[in-house]
Amino acid sequence: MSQLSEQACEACSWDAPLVTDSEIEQLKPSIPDWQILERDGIMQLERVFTFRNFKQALAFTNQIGEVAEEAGHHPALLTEWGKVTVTWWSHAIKGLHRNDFILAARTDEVAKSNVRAD
Ligand SMILES: C[C@H](O)[C@H](O)[C@H]1CNC2=NC(N)=NC(=O)C2=N1
Repeated sequence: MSQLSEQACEACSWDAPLVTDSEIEQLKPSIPDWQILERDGIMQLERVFTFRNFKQALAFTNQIGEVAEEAGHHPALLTEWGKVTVTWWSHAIKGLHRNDFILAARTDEVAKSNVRAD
């Protein structure tokens, strides 16, 4: 199977399938640094990336924004001095879709090309 980050994202619509527990088991090892959280009953993937300063955090934020626009699938992004919290979930289905794991993997790829993201 190709790298998770390279797999195509399915369009996310109201009838898209939530990931199953076994899919989570299969997908989660590809994004080991991400947490699976539940907020207001909605399962989400979240990771905090750290940077040297606000400028670098903002640049990373904008890179993830480009990835999201290209994919038509968007995260929550909290940008702070030296820190960006990225949270992926599928609004349409109020939970986690395969898209979210793919885009979390893509987020990690972008972070690898940035200085001091960890
Ligand atoms: C109309 C637009 O394409 C939809 O609202 C898209 C936009 N980006 C999205 N992003 C996420 N994370 N979930 C969605 O359900 C979603 N839907």
